[in-house]
Amino acid sequence: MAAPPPSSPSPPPAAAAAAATQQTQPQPQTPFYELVKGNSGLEKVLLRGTRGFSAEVYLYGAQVTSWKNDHAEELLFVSSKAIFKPPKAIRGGIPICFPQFGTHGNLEQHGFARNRLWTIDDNPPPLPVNPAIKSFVDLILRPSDEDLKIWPHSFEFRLRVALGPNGDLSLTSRIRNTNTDGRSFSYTFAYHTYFSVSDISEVRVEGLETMDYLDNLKGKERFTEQGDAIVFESEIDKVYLAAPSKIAIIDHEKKRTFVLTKEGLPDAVVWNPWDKKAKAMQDFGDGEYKHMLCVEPAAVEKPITLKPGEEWKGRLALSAVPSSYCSGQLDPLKEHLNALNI
Ligand SMILES: O=P(O)(O)OC[C@H]1O[C@H](O)[C@H](O)[C@@H](O)[C@@H]1O
Repeated sequence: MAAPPPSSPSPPPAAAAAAATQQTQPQPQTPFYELVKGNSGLEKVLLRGTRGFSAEVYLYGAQVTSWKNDHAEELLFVSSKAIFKPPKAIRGGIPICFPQFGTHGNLEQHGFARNRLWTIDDNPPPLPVNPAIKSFVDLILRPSDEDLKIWPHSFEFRLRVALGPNGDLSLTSRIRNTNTDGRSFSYTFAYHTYFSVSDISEVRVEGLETMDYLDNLKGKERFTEQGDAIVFESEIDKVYLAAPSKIAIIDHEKKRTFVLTKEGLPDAVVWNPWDKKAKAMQDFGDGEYKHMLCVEPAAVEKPITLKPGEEWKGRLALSAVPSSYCSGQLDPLKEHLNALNI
């Protein structure tokens, strides 16, 4: 498909046809995206916003692998050693952990959604959206016969990835139990977000102080965090429980703050492998731990249970703002976020 100019993106043919018939109908919005070949020939969706904002989503894993601001700076971390070859999950961006987070169950680590091929859903059920959002894509995953052998539940997992007018990125997951045998199912979940940071030792996370957490490095034992913002000087792998809906990641060197807003996801995982684990990972550069931090909105401690016909929604919204807006104070930030309408 020909690349449209950034200021006037073209809808794909199916969406263009739909647009023609929708002129008199208020719903749904026409999604604007472009489908191109990415690494190893895997297909990816390009989202282009105003002023050069952009994002990319691989159909493999429905994984966001790029989110750029209006200076074309990459805001997410993807390893230079990432392997774009199924069944390996892509190291970086925003992998989706479903139906299991980590080792909290009998499935492979982080479940299978991140290493399945998703498809574009051109006709998703309506989802209320900010009318200013012009660039988004809907993806869907249904279990294959093979998946049903390892996790015997029928489901529809719809993911909308949207790029807002101010460059904010949102991911909305809708998971529906489509079992026809009357059975409920339970799952754990995470948006395993890898942020790009200038230097991990200059980064501080606000919003998780005084929270209880399970420490994955200490057999998932429960502890309570101190009163100070989280800083990093060694490996960390913690699941913060009942974390607030807004968390700020402050990168002093870049003078940039990422604001993460979560809905439907009570927990937040914080992970950095540090030097030893970095070296042990085949798809991660030895020194790359210095330039990334995972803060992952999640539902880990209490699995989500859906009865047949029930749907769950879990949303993540990300924005990157100059640090002067919010360093040390999450409340004024709220006003700024309201202004951004996220
Ligand atoms: O290597 P992966 O399967 O992608 O997992 C990477 C990391 O993900 C999460 O943050 C977990 O809490 C960690 O224990 C795990 O090491």
